[in-house]
Amino acid sequence: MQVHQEDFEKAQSNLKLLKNDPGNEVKLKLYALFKQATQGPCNVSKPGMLDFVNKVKWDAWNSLGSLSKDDARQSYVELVSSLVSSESPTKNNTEPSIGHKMYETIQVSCEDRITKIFLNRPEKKNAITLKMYEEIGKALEEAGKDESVFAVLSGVGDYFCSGNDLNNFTNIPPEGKEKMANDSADLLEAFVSKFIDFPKPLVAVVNGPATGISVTILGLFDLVYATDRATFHTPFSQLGQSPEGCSSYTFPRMMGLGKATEMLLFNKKLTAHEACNLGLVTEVFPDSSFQKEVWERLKEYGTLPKNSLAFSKQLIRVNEKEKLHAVNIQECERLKERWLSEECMNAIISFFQNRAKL
Ligand SMILES: CCC/C=C/C(=O)SCCNC(=O)CCNC(=O)[C@H](O)C(C)(C)COP(=O)([O-])OP(=O)([O-])OC[C@H]1O[C@@H](n2cnc3c(N)ncnc32)[C@H](O)[C@@H]1OP(=O)([O-])[O-]
Repeated sequence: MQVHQEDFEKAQSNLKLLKNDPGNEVKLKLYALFKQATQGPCNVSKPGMLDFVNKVKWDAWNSLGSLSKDDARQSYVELVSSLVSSESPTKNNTEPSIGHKMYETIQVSCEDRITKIFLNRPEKKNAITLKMYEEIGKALEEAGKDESVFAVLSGVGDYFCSGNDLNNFTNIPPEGKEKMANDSADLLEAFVSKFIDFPKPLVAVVNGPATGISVTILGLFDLVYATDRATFHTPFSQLGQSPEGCSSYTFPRMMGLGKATEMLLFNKKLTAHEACNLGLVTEVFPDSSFQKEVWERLKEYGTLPKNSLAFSKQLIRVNEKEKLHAVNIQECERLKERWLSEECMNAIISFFQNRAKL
């Protein structure tokens, strides 16, 4: 998309109308994009070590390398427009921010320097369809690169998530069950990898009960805040399946072998307080004040320096990454076999038969 000179000038005047200070990091980015858009790549000599302010500005400009004037102008206009729209009183929180597409099955918005990803199938308790796996993965990829300081995953409605949509296993393609199992394993592996590789802090706001994969991936989050109404259930054996989301590795490490076994093999459902005592949940809040307390706290966290948070998270996680990817592959291989098993097929048929009787 070509950005015209008048759009660029309009963005400069809009910037002067901002009521809130966008912070030094954004201001530096705006400075660098403006210089690049008007003068091209940085062509002045680097200021001395002690000339701190000019050195930081020079670094920001120089970091844009050979970005073309047109592209810099476009990025400048987009950045200003995202700042203006974040101050607009009519802004709809569910509107996608700059850099985020519209999604069908999730809501993505960026506010208070936080990218918020909401599962949006409340009528099905936010069960995750194939499309949803793809959209969540895409939203995480975008959130990793956007202006936000961290990302939050939560659910619309009274459930956090009821896990994998069991219909995912009933739509058998003409090529047969093997093809379905292979495709599902590839999709799952790619989905879980997005959580393993997410470069910024990742926060789960568990607004209600959580089942299956929405529980297992919590071991890959940096903070898990839950309402006291939430429960945590991984009924894999009941479904003839096996754990995923790296939980076969993260859960025993987090809660000890016995407690992980009760959950992952014997379907033990935990209350929010039990999950907190076992380290799966960071903090539990009363349901009546959950949304208010959690979002106020997160808004505060959103004011912290973005890079410091990202680097610290990466330091904490880096030594685990390779192991987690290996576990992810192993778990998906096992599930590929499970999905073709009689145990799994019978469990899914009986879930839908029981529903049909209601
Ligand atoms: C890929 C990785 C491997 C797998 C990992 C996993 O996640 S394994 C874990 C897999 N997950 C499970 O085993 C959980 C299966 N689900 C349940 O056990 C119960 O639905 C509940 C306890 C979540 C909620 O009970 P409740 O009495 O409060 O509410 P309700 O039952 O009336 O539900 C409302 C509507 O939502 C529908 N729906 C809900 N969940 C799913 C789903 N996952 N799928 C499809 N549909 C689902 C339900 O059919 C109903 O639709 P209807 O009839 O109105 O058209």
